[in-house]
Amino acid sequence: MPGQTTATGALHVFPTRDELITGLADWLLKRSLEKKEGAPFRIALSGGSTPQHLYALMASSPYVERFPWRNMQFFIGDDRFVPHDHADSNFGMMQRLLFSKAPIPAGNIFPMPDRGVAEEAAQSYERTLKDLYGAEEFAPDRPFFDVQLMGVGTDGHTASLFPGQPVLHNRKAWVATCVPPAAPHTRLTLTYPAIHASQHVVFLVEGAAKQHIVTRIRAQDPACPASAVTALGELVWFTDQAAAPSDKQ
Ligand SMILES: O=C1O[C@H](COP(=O)(O)O)[C@@H](O)[C@H](O)[C@H]1O
Repeated sequence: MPGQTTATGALHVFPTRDELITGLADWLLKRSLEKKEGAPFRIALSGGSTPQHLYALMASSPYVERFPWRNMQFFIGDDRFVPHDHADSNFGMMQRLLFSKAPIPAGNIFPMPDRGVAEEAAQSYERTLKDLYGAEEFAPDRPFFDVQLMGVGTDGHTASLFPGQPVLHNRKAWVATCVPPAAPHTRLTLTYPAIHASQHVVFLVEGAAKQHIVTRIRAQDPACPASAVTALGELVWFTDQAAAPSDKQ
């Protein structure tokens, strides 16, 4: 698509996990401070285990004093459809590590609904996004998110876009449900159209167990849902040395 960057984006490799997380925190800080005053800096956070160190770092000194929290709006890229105080809730994890620690105004945090019927919860979150965006359709030159933070699973999923699932073909909804074939809980997830409405997409990946899948995604393997992710502006990868793609595959 014209004006979009595909999953083979710039790659930043760091020797260790600590350097990786610090490198990404610095990159995010820079992006957030670049935003012109008055315009909210919107970021969609990813769940799972990998970004937890990032959220803890952002909420600690010196980052906690430097981020323009009042100007930042936080969204959830995907979540398990469980109560927020459930151990598997992505929002619960973010609340514990970041939202409860940094001076973020409560109105700047947009959790996915966690009760009722999953499809209705997805529609409700989509309504929230549309009301903030001020339109029913994304304009090709107007991103919703400044940054979309993404992880990847060893099966090539990203957000809760799992291989072979109907949500991969949903090009209309902004938020949808997905029942992963081999992972717990029904999920709510941003769809491709919503993810693509991002100025920057950032993949954060660490560990040797992910090296193979990173290599496949960057080679645009169509079996990996993450391969189809694009950004309106820049798509960038942050990995540690262990997860860095191999040129031998
Ligand atoms: O299920 C999920 O998995 C991916 C990857 O998680 P990780 O634990 O391997 O880091 C994550 O990006 C996604 O948000 C989460 O819901």
